[in-house]
Amino acid sequence: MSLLEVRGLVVGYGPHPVLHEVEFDVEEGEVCVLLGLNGAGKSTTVNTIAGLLRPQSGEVRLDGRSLGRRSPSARVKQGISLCPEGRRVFPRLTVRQNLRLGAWSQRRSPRAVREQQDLVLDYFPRLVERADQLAGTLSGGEQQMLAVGRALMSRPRLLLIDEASLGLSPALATTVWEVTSRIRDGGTTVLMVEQNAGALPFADRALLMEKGTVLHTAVGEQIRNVNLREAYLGA
Ligand SMILES: Nc1ncnc2c1ncn2[C@@H]1O[C@H](COP(=O)(O)OP(=O)(O)OP(=O)(O)O)[C@@H](O)[C@H]1O
Repeated sequence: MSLLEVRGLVVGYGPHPVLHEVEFDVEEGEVCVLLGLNGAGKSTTVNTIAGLLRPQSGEVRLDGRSLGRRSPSARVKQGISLCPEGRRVFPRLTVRQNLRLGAWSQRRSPRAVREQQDLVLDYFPRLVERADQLAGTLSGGEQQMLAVGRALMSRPRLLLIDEASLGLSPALATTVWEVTSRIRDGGTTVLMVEQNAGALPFADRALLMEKGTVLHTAVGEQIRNVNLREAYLGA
């Protein structure tokens, strides 16, 4: 059984769906990249998995159990955490305070929160020097690291990252993608949305999305296969 099963998702913002029977699986212990052009439906997909949008039909299962109509906060408690598009850090709070807010679901175990914060700061050493700085004064890349770090503070089993590379230099985008491998090795499965095919070398599974459906899936060595890249660039 896969950690995440997405089945027949039909989602829209009005009467007309923008996702048409989206189906895919993500296995535990993978970094999965959901690749597609602007408007393909990637954000809609991860926002639905996080419970921010309700599907017209279809379902999302975690460990084989349907999440039904569970709220976003209930999903966080079940182990799904979203790092949203646009980072959305709290600019007038410090780095440390932003991280603490990400741990709201863990507040009964302060020790676990401290340990998780140490882990996050280990993933993103740049944030250590900035721990007491206001998040609004960080560079774009640092804010992106903070946004991923904050999402990790709930100790998720599945981390959803929406377009981490947007607006970052190639070097910084690579830094963020590289960290996903460490996050995976630390026991958190990662599903990241990307428009940038540069993320593919970091993926164990790649899903190509176009016009509200998943057109291709590639696993392991297949990802290095030129056809996927061509299918994407030619899309
Ligand atoms: N809040 C909204 N209201 C109405 N339509 C929306 C809304 N958000 C997205 N859409 C539409 O849904 C479709 C899929 O958008 P979505 O944001 O999921 O795509 P995406 O692949 O994530 O692209 P992007 O990189 O732009 O985020 C697009 O046609 C978009 O215009």
